[in-house]
Amino acid sequence: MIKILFVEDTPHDAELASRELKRSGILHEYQRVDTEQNLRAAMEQFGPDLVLSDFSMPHFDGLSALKVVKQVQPDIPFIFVSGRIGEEMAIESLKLGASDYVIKTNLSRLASAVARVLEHVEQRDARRRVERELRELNHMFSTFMENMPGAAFIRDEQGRFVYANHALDTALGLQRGEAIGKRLDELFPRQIADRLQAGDQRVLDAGKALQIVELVACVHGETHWLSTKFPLVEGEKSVRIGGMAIDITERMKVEEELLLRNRAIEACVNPIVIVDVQMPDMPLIYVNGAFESITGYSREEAIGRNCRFLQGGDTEQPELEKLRAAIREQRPASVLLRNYHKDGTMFLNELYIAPVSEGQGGAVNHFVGVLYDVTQIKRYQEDLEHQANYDTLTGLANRNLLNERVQQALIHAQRYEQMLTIVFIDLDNFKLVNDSLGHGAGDELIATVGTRLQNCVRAGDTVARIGGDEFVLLLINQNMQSGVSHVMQRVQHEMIKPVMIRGQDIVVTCSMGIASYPTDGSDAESLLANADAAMYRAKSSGRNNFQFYEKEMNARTGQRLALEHDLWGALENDEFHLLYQPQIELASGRIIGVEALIRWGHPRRGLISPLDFIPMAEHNGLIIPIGNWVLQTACRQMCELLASGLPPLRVAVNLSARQLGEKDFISVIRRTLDATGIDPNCLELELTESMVMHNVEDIIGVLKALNAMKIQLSLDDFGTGFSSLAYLKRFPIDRLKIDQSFIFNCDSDPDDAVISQTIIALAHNLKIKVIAEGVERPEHLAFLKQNGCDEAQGYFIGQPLAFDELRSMLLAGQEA
Ligand SMILES: Nc1nc2c(ncn2[C@@H]2O[C@@H]3COP(=O)(O)O[C@H]4[C@@H](O)[C@H](n5cnc6c(=O)[nH]c(N)nc65)O[C@@H]4COP(=O)(O)O[C@H]3[C@H]2O)c(=O)[nH]1
Repeated sequence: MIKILFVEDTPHDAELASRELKRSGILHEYQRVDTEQNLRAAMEQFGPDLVLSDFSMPHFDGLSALKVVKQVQPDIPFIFVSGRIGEEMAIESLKLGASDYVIKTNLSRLASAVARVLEHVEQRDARRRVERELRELNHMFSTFMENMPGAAFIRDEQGRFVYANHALDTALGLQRGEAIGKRLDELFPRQIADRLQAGDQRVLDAGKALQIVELVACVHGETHWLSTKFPLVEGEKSVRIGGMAIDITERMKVEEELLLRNRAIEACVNPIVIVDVQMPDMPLIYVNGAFESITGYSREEAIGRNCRFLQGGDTEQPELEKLRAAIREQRPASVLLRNYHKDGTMFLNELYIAPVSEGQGGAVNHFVGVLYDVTQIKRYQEDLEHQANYDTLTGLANRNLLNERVQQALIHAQRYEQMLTIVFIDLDNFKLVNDSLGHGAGDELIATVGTRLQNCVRAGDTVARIGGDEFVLLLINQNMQSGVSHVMQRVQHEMIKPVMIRGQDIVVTCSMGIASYPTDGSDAESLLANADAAMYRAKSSGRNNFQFYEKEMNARTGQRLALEHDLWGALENDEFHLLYQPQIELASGRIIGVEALIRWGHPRRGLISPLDFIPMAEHNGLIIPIGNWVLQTACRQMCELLASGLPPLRVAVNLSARQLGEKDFISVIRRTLDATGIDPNCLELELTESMVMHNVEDIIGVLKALNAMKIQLSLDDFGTGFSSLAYLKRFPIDRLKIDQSFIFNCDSDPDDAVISQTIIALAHNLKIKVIAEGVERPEHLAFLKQNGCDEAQGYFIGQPLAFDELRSMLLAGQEA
């Protein structure tokens, strides 16, 4: 239904026209006005689609109406329906915008005129609508293109820009629109232009859209762009290239960084894992190469599983709870776990974990873990700890650990009122083994001794090595002295078993001192010191024995230290002298020799027995110069006897183990012989069993050299040690000396008698002479004579005499 406004003064005419239109099927409603004022009002209120106007009216006219309508709403079709008007008027009205002219008297044309006008209006409106829509679309499109962050462009076949959006101009640093009409080579360096042009060509050749990463020279230097280019087809031919490109330089940088980080994680020597803590059972979602090589599990085997497979069946680990708590509380942690390689071997894993959240303050969705195989480090630490507490050579406790154990044992002993015993053990003549066989052999010996000691004590006891050849036993729960004695005997028994070192049987003995809590001390320091004092006592009373601590030993220790101090000056101060004890041939009763016995005339303490200072001198090394002095003095004085007109007399000189072990011992002897001029046959060197049984092969060499020099050799204290008869045969010994302990009761104790008899028979069998010492009574003499002993010495035969006394006695004997 259209709205028609009649500008007509005659209602009847308006009605006629309306009917005519209705008859022709043009549905409408109408209003009629006949003044300008009403026309304006109706234009506004009624809003007609068409105005039909009379030309001349009493109060208004058609041309004025046309002007008003065109002024108010220029698009509304305006048709004159009037009586005849002149041709000029008609042209004028069409010029002013009238759409048609229908004569009232021929209203049959009105319907077609209105229809044509309306059709025209409709077409015009449709065109306008399309134009408007196109305009809007264009606006929208250009707004879109101008505001998009990426560069958009259209180029022709020559690479000339037909369209370039704002982003493109900005990126290239151009004025708005400056790119239009320019070729690529006018905007870019040749190389880049060629590359872009080649890209365009690829798209044209392909005839479809392509994505290309291109390098573009922008205001900020060369940047990477991801271009989507497509051919724009005109007719059959692709003549233009459309494209959109975004700057991906930053993205590429980020990608490169990510790639670098990824490569770094892959190249890391430590296993790195990532766990998804939001998935059920928190599976591994990443493991690096080091994880594979260290654990032996491949990625495929590891990913998707919970890390606990690395613990194998070893799931009761205290640190695991720490790990779980850290994951629960979403915080970093480090734990030490026992993990297992695929082959089942264990490794210690120092694991560091840290939560990874989604952005700052976001939820924790992953944990990253770095594994450190610290097995070696821990082992090294343990070794260090072990070294701090254990002796490397023997594996026994060292002084540190001993002190700790003694402290603990003391606390326990105090609380439960128990006894605790410290045994200080020092090997006899260890230095000799060390010096003659070398440190390697010494070490082997010490290690064996360590093992043997360990076998002598109970599980709760401690065996410690606290110095070169010094050991300490800490015996707990030994509540009787007899029990301790029992252990000591066991130790002695174990010790004397020969040790085979470098093909040689070596026999060691030891001296032991015992101090017990609570009787001999209440703290570790005093117990150790007292055990040491007791050990020293054991040593000086003949070695190879043990001694319980007695209170006066401390005083003796003090004296000993003072004495040792004085001993250093004794030689220089000429405080030593020799006594000579005669030795007789039993068959004839003739004095055939003397034994040189050293004495120390101490300026304050008087005469000191060699038993009190020789062990000390052996300990501190003074025995070497002292021993040399004895040798020289004895030889010199024997020559003096000769000079006094007496016949040559054999002198027996006691040797200490350390002297024999000296590398230049043979040359010392040779020099002494040369310096004094004594006949080597008149010099006898007294050795003890324990001296020669250490390091047998070397000793045999030394003895043979002495033998070749015609020096006499005798074996002292025979029967008290552990001599191997097999060796005795190999020693070039001239004389065996029966120890005085057997002589003392030889006339009353059948055992001692048998021993003495056996020694005599044995020696004679080996063509070795026998001398008995300690002959104190006539019964001794009778026994020895009866049993065929060759020689003897002792208080009954003759006391040790000063040199002058000896000379006088010998001279007197000569005269008699
Ligand atoms: N009960 C008893 N004893 C008798 C009798 N006749 C002698 N004696 C003592 O017995 C010891 C014998 O010397 P030894 O067994 O070699 O034992 C010696 C020897 O091993 C060592 N000694 C002495 N002089 C030297 C020396 O110049 N160098 C070295 N390295 N040791 C020496 O000191 C030890 C003790 O020497 P001395 O005190 O002089 O004691 C001497 C001597 O005085 C007797 O009838 N009955």
